[in-house]
Amino acid sequence: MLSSEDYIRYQKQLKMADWGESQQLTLSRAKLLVVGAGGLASGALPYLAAAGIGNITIIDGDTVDLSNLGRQVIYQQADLGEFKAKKAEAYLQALNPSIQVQGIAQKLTEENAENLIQAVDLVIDCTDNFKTRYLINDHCVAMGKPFIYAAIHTWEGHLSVCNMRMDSGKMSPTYRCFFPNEPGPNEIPTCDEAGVLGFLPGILGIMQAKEAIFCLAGMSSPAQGALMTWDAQEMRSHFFALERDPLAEEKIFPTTEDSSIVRELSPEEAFAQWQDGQIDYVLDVREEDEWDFARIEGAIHIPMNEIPAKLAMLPKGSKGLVLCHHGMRSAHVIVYLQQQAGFKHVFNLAGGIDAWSRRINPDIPRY
Ligand SMILES: Nc1ncnc2c1ncn2[C@@H]1O[C@H](COP(=O)(O)OP(=O)(O)OP(=O)(O)O)[C@@H](O)[C@H]1O
Repeated sequence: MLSSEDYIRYQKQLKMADWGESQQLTLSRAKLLVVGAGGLASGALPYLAAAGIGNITIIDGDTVDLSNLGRQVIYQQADLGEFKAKKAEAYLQALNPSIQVQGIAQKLTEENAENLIQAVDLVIDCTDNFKTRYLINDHCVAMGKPFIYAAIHTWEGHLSVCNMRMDSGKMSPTYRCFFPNEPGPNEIPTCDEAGVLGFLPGILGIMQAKEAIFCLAGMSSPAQGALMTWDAQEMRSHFFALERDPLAEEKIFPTTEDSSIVRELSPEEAFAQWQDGQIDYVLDVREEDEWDFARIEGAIHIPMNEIPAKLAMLPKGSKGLVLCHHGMRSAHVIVYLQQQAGFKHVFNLAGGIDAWSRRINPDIPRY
């Protein structure tokens, strides 16, 4: 239920014909991860907080620099040298004390991405580099989370709502559907080299906030299923509709005999093959406390970092299924087993124990 203060705080949006208490409650229950707290986020964050998104996590390891203030307008001169994530947290919490905001003064990395992304409903990519965009894309695709991509270059902005189940029932394209390969080091100049006027990331950031609110409230938008470009000089937008690449998931976990490649089984395939005796062992590589909390009966448990020392526990010639919480750590273990230890018949459980619990055995607690 909305509090009496919320009715006053959100009264203007509650008056909208297409918006009501149920949409407002949906926003208040939503959890968002905003990656990067620079120019795009300076546009997006205030509107997300003001609209009443209930839980916002901001991750950025950078500190406020004088050269940021021309476009990162949620910071002030007095904030120079302070962590952006912490300053953004304080700004949003002051703007709307009825929501929860956490600032994490770190970069999003391979190590922390899985847990952070799993904990939220939606991710907003406000970063400025390809490596992080592919990192966000790959984790969101692996975990089935939608994310809002945006980027700017001189006078043009890009935006798309990626990996979202659309009204048509189809999944919207991923970042890899638009940009299959990472550009070379000097192929695309950065903002540092090409320059930028501060309003452009601000406008695109506000559009990201709008798309996030639409996505969470289940409202459709032309940016779902298309790449939008917006030209600041012409004041024009174009939408490039694109079907999702059917190999979107396989680009992350392709299926070949190459030892660097991870082959996956869906929970349904894995369950059927295990029942039929086609899978000889199930290896769970999560940590001790995760195993204590939830486990698949009959699995062997070896935490990821103990695998090299305990290889003898695994029957090398047999077919094995490897799992973790969502399928990322187990994918790394499989690459290790194939490349360093000569295993040939190891498969990853897609979506990990979380997907198993949702689709095969709901008695297994989720976390
Ligand atoms: N892996 C990552 N995890 C979290 N934040 C990131 C990551 N990669 C980039 N960022 C953040 O995204 C933000 C992008 O902001 P923006 O494009 O406005 O440029 P900037 O990096 O702040 O400034 P400048 O280009 O002048 O150095 C930065 O604050 C940066 O620290």
